[in-house]
Amino acid sequence: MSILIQQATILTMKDTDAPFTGDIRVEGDRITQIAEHILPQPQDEIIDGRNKVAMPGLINAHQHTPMSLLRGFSDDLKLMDWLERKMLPAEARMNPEDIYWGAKLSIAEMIRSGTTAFADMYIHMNEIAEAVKQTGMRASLTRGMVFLEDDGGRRLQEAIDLVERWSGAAEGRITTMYGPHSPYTCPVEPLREVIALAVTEDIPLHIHLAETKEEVMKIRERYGMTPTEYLEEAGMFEQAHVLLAHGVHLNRRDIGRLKGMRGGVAHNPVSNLKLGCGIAPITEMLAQGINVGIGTDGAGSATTVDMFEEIKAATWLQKLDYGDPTRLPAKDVLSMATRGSASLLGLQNEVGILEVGHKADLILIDLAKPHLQPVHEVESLLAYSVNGADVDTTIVNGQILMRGRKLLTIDEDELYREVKVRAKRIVEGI
Ligand SMILES: CSC[C@H]1O[C@@H](n2cnc3c(O)ncnc32)[C@H](O)[C@@H]1O
Ligand SMILES: [Zn+2]
Repeated sequence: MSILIQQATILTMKDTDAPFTGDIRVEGDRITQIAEHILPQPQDEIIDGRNKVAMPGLINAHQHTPMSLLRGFSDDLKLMDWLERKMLPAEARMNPEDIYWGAKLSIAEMIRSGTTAFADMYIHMNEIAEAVKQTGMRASLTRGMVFLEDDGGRRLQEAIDLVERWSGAAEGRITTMYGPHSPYTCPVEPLREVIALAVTEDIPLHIHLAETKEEVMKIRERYGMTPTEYLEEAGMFEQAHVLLAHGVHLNRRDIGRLKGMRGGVAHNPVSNLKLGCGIAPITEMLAQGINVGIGTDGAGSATTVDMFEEIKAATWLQKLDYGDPTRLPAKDVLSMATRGSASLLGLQNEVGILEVGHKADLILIDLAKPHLQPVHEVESLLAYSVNGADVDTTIVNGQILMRGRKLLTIDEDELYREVKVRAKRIVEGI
C-alpha cells in the first residue's frame, strides 16, 4: 500500500526546515519520499494536501485512557479527594471489558484530534493493548503499581507479563514501561525492586512526580526530602530511561537532579490547571537541557484528550507565570508535543519529525476555516488557533485511521452505545 500526499504545506519539525509546499510518499509503514513534486505511481492512494498542513502526529506522553469513562463525573475537587473518594472507587468497579471500551473511547478522541501515539498507565492492560492493536494506534503501555498494601506480588507480576507479552506487538506499534505510580504510593523497597528490573531489562519507567504541594509535604514528613530527591536516592535517575509525569513542584536543586537523566518530564497543563496543582517550571527545565514533552493525563481530570488544547495551555501558562509573552514560543511548544514526547516514549528515531525512513505517523490539518485564515506563520496558527476538530486526516504506521474526519478503524455508533451503559453502571451510587 502506498499513499501520496500532494501539495500540502509541510512542517517537518526538523530544526533546519521552514514550512514548504510539497508532496509526501508513504510506502508500507514508512515515509519514503518528501519533495516539492513526486511523480504519482498507479498504486498510490492520492490525498489532496492543498489548503492543508502536513505535520508529525502529536504524541500524548501521559494518559490513563479508560478514565474517559469518568469524564465530567466528579469535577471541582482537590486532587486527593478526587482520586481517593471518586476515581479509586469507580476504578474498583471497572471490569476488563469496561477498560477496553474506555480505552477505545480515548483512542477515538485522540485519532480525531491528531494524536498518533500515547503513553498510558492503568490497570487491565491486556484490554488496552487489544484496543491499541485493533484501532491501529501506537502506544507505550504501563501497568500502574500502587504498593500501599501487600498483594502477594500480583501487580508486579501483571507488569512483568505485560512487558513479556506486548513489547513490540501489533507490528511494533506497542512498547511497554514499568509503572510505579508515584513517590507517595511506592515505599522505597518495592521502588528499588522495580528500578532494578527496568535497568536489567532496559525497559523504561513511567511515574507521577511532584504533582501537588500536598505530595511534597507528605514526602518531606515521611522521608525528610523532596519527591525528586526521594526518586534520586532510590537510584531512579542513574541508568533507567524515566518518563516523569507532571513535575510541577520542583525547586532549583530538583531541576539540577534531573539534568542529564535519560527520558524527561511529561507536562500536563490542563490537568494541572483543572486540579489547581500549580504551574510546572517548563522553561527552566528546557533551559537546563531537560527533555520535556506534553500529555493530557486522563480525561477524568483533563476533561478532553485534545493535545491542541494542551499546547495552548502550556505556552500560555509559561507566558502568564513569568509575565513574559516571549516564553515558550509556538515552535518550541510544538516541538514539545512532537519531538519532546517522542523522546519520552523512547521513539525519537522513529516518530516526532517528518523524515524519510521514519515511521509514517502524520496528520493533515484543514486550514480552509475562518479561524485559520489568513496564514502568516504556520507554526503560530498550529500553536494558538488550531483545535483538534481541524484535523482532517490521521495516519499511523502508514495506515489511514481517519480521512475527511471519518474514523476508519472504529465503529463510533457501537462505541457510544457501549460507553453509555458502562459509564452509568460504574459511577452509580459513588
Ligand atoms: C494504578 S493505575 C494509575 C492510577 O493513577 C490514577 N491517576 C489518574 N490521574 C492521576 C493524577 O493526576 N495523579 C495521580 N494519580 C492519578 C488513576 O486514577 C489510576 O488509579
Ligand atoms: Zn496521571
